Amino acid sequence: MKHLKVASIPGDGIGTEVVEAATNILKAVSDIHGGLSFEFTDFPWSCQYYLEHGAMMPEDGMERLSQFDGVFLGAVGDPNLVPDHVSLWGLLIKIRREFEQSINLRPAKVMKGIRSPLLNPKDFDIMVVRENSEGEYSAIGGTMNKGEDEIAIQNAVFSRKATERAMHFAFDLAKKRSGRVTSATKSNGIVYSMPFWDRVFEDVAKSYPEVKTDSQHIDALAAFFVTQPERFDVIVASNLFGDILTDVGAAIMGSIGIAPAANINVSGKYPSMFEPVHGSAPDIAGKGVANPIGQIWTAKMMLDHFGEEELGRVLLDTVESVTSDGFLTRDIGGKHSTKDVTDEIIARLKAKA
Ligand SMILES: NC(=O)c1ccc[n+]([C@@H]2O[C@H](COP(=O)([O-])OP(=O)(O)OC[C@H]3O[C@@H](n4cnc5c(N)ncnc54)[C@H](O)[C@@H]3O)[C@@H](O)[C@H]2O)c1
Ligand SMILES: O=C(O)C[C@@H](O)C(=O)O
Ligand SMILES: [K+]
Ligand SMILES: [Mn+2]
Repeated sequence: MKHLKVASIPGDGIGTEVVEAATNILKAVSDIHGGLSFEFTDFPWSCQYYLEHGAMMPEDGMERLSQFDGVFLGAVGDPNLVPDHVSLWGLLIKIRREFEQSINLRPAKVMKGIRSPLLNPKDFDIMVVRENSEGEYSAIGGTMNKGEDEIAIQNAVFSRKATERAMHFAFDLAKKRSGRVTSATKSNGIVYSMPFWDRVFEDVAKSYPEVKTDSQHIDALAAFFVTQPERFDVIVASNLFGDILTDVGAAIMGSIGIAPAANINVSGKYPSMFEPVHGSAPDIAGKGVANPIGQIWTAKMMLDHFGEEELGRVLLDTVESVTSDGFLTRDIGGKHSTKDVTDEIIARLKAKA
């Protein structure tokens, strides 16, 4: 019997709704398997928690999380309660950093039964490898002066170690896929970090002669995602470029509500964290209409991570059978609730048990 201990952090807004849905799905999945069980432990860390305790998690929060095999997170952020940079850096980004989750893996592909906003989408299947530990997301800088003389300085950090690590991850992944890596750059405008990024990319590429490479400026790449997404396989991008590109990837799939993500600790020293691309969606929170597929597909990425790829495939196939039969939430043109879609997926999983 394989027993997996998962720390569950639903977080804010629709995070609580979609995590509940995906947790029920994982319970159904383990019934199919027979030899796999999940033990979920809930942590109420959120903006509400911050108002009560003055922090997004308790002081021993990271130590407690380190006891688990994985972290399953919904979304963080409620700007009416806590400024976004405080809530994200106190929970989501804190976990990414302190658990050395240096890679954020984010797929975008054509999903059966979900209409892409593209007029004629070819069969695209992209994997974005987002550098997840540094880059434009740094706490180095400051503000000075007041009024019209006010200045904000924000530094970006690009280390050879982290850049190479993201690129090696992308090349290794490409070898298992169609053998192409595209680097997202901006070396025409960003004068130090991006020419450095290009140099490291060229260096790393030398170790993978069998992998085809290409380099695109991020602005053009964002446009190509919309006009020719089928051109791409694996993309390696800095923290901010990867963040933006994966919202575009989500949009061309049909909705940000279906896009999954895995924050991977490559060394295995700390747990990895699984959380969808979308946020807490304050505009639809509490209405029961959030699309649970992003969180459910994220659960599939967690299954893959734990070596249960076959089960992951069964789960994603079941999701696509449900979307193909028209069980769709509002964001993808349907009328069904979070619960309708989740219950239908569970019923079909049970039929396979
Ligand atoms: N990883 C994270 O936890 C994460 C990611 C992005 C944003 N945020 C935070 O979430 C809050 C809201 O941010 P935002 O509005 O920029 O982004 P968002 O992803 O929460 O919402 C953007 C739009 O997409 C819709 N949407 C998102 N998820 C959906 C789903 N599952 N089903 C249906 N529709 C969905 C929303 O209703 C909204 O119209 C902010 O506090 C932000 O900082 C957190
Ligand atoms: O900027 C971030 O990383 C937060 C959120 O937008 C995400 O994509 O996870
Ligand atoms: K999220
Ligand atoms: Mn984002």
